[in-house]
Amino acid sequence: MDTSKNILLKSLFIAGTDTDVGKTYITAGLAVVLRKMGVDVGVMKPFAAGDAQKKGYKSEDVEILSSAAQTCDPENLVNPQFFLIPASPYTAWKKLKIKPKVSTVLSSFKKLSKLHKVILVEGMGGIMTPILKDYYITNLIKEMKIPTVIVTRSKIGTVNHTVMTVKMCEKYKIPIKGIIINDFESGYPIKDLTRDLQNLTGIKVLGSIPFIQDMSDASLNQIFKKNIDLKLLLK
Ligand SMILES: Nc1ncnc2c1ncn2[C@@H]1O[C@H](COP(=O)(O)OP(=O)(O)OP(=O)(O)O)[C@@H](O)[C@H]1O
Ligand SMILES: C[C@H](N)[C@H](N)CCCCCC(=O)O
Ligand SMILES: [Mg+2]
Repeated sequence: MDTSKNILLKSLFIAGTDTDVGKTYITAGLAVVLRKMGVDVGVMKPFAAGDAQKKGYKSEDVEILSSAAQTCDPENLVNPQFFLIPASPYTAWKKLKIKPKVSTVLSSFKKLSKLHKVILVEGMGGIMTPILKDYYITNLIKEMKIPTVIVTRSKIGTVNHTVMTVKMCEKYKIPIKGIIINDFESGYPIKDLTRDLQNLTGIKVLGSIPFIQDMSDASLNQIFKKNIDLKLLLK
């Protein structure tokens, strides 16, 4: 059933409290559930880093996101820049002497936004991952003029990371749609963590995602439909 017409959301930045918190997994799940609702969804990973895949997209994240969205947009749009060391764009620039191309990222985002109704943009590391001197993921989100969702872990220590991330979003005046708890490793009871994060930050927890055994369409669709408040996310 196509419920896409009543979706007001244009694009969404999926930020995280850190690297490896599950931004890719959460973005993939959101892409699947949107697509199944009849939404023409595109994906983007502006900057990626690490070991390049031998086949297909250089970035494994982009591979996962594109297959979840079932898009085959050109790599130069989906992932304008890939650094061959696992580091922030700023550190990669200093080490590899390859300057991060922010204007190319922004123009690629504009082009992708013409190809799809909703673009899910995955961040890189946490929101204060540096891209240039005094230019962070926060600055990129601002320039993209889109709201963000914050992906956080459930393991002990997550309250500090989440509160800091929210406070930085507020400092940069970035609208926050909500927090998604990625409960893939043991930590706080979700009920307690949801209560405390909402009380401490004033930001809604949109749901929590359990350990995902099976990344198939059917599995991701079922898990995200069941666990995420999509009405809140898409309004
Ligand atoms: N819900 C989940 N279920 C099962 N495994 C998960 C889940 N979320 C994350 N993982 C595991 O954690 C790893 C890191 O997750 P993911 O790649 O999504 O992090 P990330 O925040 O996108 O990292 P990066 O900053 O590098 O993009 C995954 O490769 C996977 O092994
Ligand atoms: C390579 C890694 N998986 C991420 N894509 C990049 C993480 C950048 C982290 C920057 C920092 O140290 O805070
Ligand atoms: Mg990722």
